[in-house]
Order: sequence, then structure tokens, then C-alpha cells
Amino acid sequence: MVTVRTDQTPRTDRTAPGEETARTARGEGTAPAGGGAAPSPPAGNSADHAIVIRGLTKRFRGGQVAVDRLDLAVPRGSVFGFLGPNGSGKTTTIRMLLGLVAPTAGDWELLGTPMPGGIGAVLPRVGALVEGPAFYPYLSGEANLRRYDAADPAADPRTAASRIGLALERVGLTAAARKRYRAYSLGMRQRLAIAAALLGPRELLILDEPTNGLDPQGTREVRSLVAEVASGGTTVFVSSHLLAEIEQMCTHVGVMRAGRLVAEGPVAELRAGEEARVRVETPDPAAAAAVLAGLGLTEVRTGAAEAGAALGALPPERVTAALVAGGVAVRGLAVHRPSLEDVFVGLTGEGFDVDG
Ligand SMILES: Nc1ncnc2c1ncn2[C@@H]1O[C@H](COP(=O)(O)OP(=O)(O)OP(=O)(O)O)[C@@H](O)[C@H]1O
Repeated sequence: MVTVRTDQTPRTDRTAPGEETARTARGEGTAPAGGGAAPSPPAGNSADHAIVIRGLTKRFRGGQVAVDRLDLAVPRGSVFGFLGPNGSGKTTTIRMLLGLVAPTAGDWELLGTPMPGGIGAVLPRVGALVEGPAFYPYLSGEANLRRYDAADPAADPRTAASRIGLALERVGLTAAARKRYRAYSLGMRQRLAIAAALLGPRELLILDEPTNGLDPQGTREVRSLVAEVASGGTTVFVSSHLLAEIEQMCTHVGVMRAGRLVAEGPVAELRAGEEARVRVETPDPAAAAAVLAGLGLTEVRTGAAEAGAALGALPPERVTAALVAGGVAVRGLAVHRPSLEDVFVGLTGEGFDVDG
């Protein structure tokens, strides 16, 4: 279910997940731009969702509204990309979820437990990376984890050594375990922070901008780590202001803008909504367009020296063969598959990575 939100009005109606109507910018359920009846947000339920947020709001002293009536449901087992430009309210939301900052209004559940009352019981099952834990520069990565684990009242000291060893192995730091933290690269530091979040078996992992400051190799490593953690059944909630960096690892995404959720849905559905297009460079656009239409392709368009169409499920090689068979001179043929960023621009009518 893809939801696009365009209103700025409070919502009180809520629908169970099974009752929701798919709403996209192109679909029949689209909320009119400029405000009007908006789609109701997913309420979510504890059994199916690792995180359920209702009306969460944070107004800082001085009047700044960082998060504005946020409704969100994160399915269990998903890798949920919590996306939005700098300053759109992601970190504030995560800090509220973890009880690090008190909301002005709203309520939320983690792993089926109402917060903040249940925070003591739930936090041991939740691993979190928020603004990186403070590690001692003169201690090794391993020694830092020992200190970190010892400070956790829920952690069993008898199993500390094996849990630390496992966490270091999971993030690929076994070989560098005895190296001092200050000699770690940024990527290694980020991995150690994730290891700290993985010191116990976690049902939910919350990562705030885990790829921040990482080079492409470090980003790839975080991505594979997230995939590995998720493959064990852990729900991962990961924030980023760079859609392109995390879209490959997410099963679901939600996009924040200025404290509001503007679009959300399963990645597969979002992608399914935007079709790949085939573009033929040719001196005879009309003939090429006729061949494309003859193949049953839709949205056929012509330009000065090109013709294009929505590709649908047709393999591109069928297009090539039909053009050749039709005697069309082809100078070039390209298939454009939209990125998730293209999809969001299509859904929200706005660019993605803008200042909040
Ligand atoms: N303690 C605070 N006091 C006042 N305003 C704050 C405070 N913390 C955050 N804000 C403001 O709230 C808004 C949302 O900030 P937040 O850090 O949640 O955004 P973000 O989406 O996580 O951004 P980034 O990607 O840069 O981390 C911003 O305008 C920010 O300046």
C-alpha cells in the first residue's frame, strides 16, 4: 500500500491495514494537492508491526515543530527506510521512540508495548545507533564493547565475551578488534557503533544515518550488514537523507518533509507504480512509434529523432527484434528504469534531497 500525503490538516480517522486503499499520486485515492480530504494513515497493530506511531509531535522550546502529528507503522521483519532531507525530523522522531526526548503529543508502541511506560522492558530487545555511542579513543574496539556491555544492566556478564566476539564478527571487525579506537577509520567506527547495537539478540534495530560520512565502500558494508541482520528476522528501521544510498536495502520506505510524513509504502509497490520506458533513437520516429504501438506498448511518444513507450513486462530484445523486422533505422535504444527517487518525485511532485 502506497500512501502519499499532501495535506497539512490533523487527521483523526484511522484504518486498519487490511482496510486501506492504495493511494498514489496517479491513483483514484489521491488526496487533492493543496489540502482537502487526505488519506487516512495506517494505524498498524502490535502483532504485525514492530513500531506503531500515532500523532507523534515534538515542539521544541522556542516553538520549532520538529515532528508534526506523525503516524507511522513499521511492519515486523521489514527494513524500513526512514527518509527525508536534513532537518525534516528523522532524528527527533528516533530520539522520541527511544525515550531520549519527550514528545509534546502522541503515542507509540515498540514491539507491541506502549511507550514510554514499557521502555525498561523493551529496550533490551532493541538495538540502536543514534549519534554514535561515545567510545574511548585509547581503548581497542573490543575493550570499548566490553565497557559498553558492562554498563548495560540488562546484559548478562557471563555471556559478554561470546556476545562481543559475535558482534565484532558480524560487523567484520574481528581482525581489528584489538586495534585502538582512535586508529579506526570512519567506516570502522560506524561498524563498531553498530556492533554495540548488536550486543544482544535484537528484535528491532534502529539506525540513525548509519551511512553518514562513509565512503562508498563503507556504505556498501553497512548495507550488507543490514541485509544480514534483517535475514535473521530482525526488523530494521534506518534513517537517511540520501535515498539512493539506502534504497537497495529497504523493503519499505517513509519520506519525511518538514516534520510530516509525505509518502510511504513497500518499495516493490512504489517501484511497480513507475514503469520502465524504452527510448529509440531513430531518423524515423513515426515508423518506430508504429512498431512500438504494434507491440502493444502504451504511452507511445515521439520526439524530433526519437520514439518512446512504457515498456511494461515486454523484454527489450523483443522491441529490438520488432524494430529490425519493421525496417526501422535504429541509432540507439535505451531502457530507463526509474530509481526510487524518480518514483518519489513522481508521487510527491517534489525533488527529494532539498533543505528542510
Ligand atoms: N534540541 C532542539 N532544539 C530546537 N530545535 C531542534 C532541536 N533538535 C532539532 N531541532 C530542529 O528540529 C528540526 C528537525 O531536526 P532533526 O534533527 O530531527 O532532523 P533530521 O531529519 O534528523 O535531520 P538530519 O538529517 O540533518 O539529521 C530541525 O529544524 C532542527 O533544527
